[in-house]
Amino acid sequence: MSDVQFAAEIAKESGRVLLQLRAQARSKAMTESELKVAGDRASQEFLNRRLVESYPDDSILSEEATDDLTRLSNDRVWIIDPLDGTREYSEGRDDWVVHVALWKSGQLVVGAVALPGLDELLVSRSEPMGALNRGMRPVRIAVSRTRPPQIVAELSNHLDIEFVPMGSAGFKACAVARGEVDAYIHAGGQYEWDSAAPVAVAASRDLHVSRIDGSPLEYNQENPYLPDLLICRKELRAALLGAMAGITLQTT
Ligand SMILES: Nc1ncnc2c1ncn2[C@@H]1O[C@H](COP(=O)(O)O)[C@@H](OP(=O)(O)O)[C@H]1O
Ligand SMILES: [Mg+2]
Repeated sequence: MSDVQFAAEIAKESGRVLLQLRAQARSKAMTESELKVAGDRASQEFLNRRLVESYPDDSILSEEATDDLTRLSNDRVWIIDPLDGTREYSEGRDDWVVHVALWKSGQLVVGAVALPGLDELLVSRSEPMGALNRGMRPVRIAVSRTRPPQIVAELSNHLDIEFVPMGSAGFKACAVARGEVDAYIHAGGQYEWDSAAPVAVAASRDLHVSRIDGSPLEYNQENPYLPDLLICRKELRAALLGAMAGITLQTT
């Protein structure tokens, strides 16, 4: 089985584990905060077991495990977020996902994002987007439903924008890859596991991916904090990066 097939299989299976757990939680009258903890843990245990069994020599960087830093001297590192959109998962919504990415010798080579609430799975493989035929309608930008970045609010002074609030970084990135929105912008804080698999999926579909200043997104860094990103249709890259470059944010 190839790395990408394996990533797809474990992301999808972990999604099934999470759906089952949530169904059982209802009958056990679990609270939302108990379900958040149980979901993170169940998916982490499942993904970790499958990765260690199949790739004992690889390193793993996970939101839900201690970073042992062996990854800094390994040329194969799995970057996983067992449950992205934990809040939305616990609220019974569909906008949560499972991320499995593989970083190899300096770059992301595989990404799988399972969207169990939609029964969909997006993997990195070459599938260019269709041409944009959007006439004059506003640019649709996916943003966090609970912490929309200030820079996106400011963007509406420069461009005709419709905000589309959603939970989960992977769900928003996949909304761009699925053609539901034109862009996903995040700023203000995130970690490598929040974006690695979605960025690999988006890049393989010939979408633009970068930091919001246009610089490259770099993974398997000693400090995995990666606070902002832009994923968009390539024809919007210049307009969005240009507008963001002209925005000065107020700091309080
Ligand atoms: N300011 C911030 N600092 C750290 N992580 C953030 C963040 N804003 C968003 N994230 C993380 O990015 C993911 C998507 O967030 P959002 O739904 O708000 O867009 C969430 O991952 P998890 O659900 O895996 O914790 C969330 O924790
Ligand atoms: Mg996350």
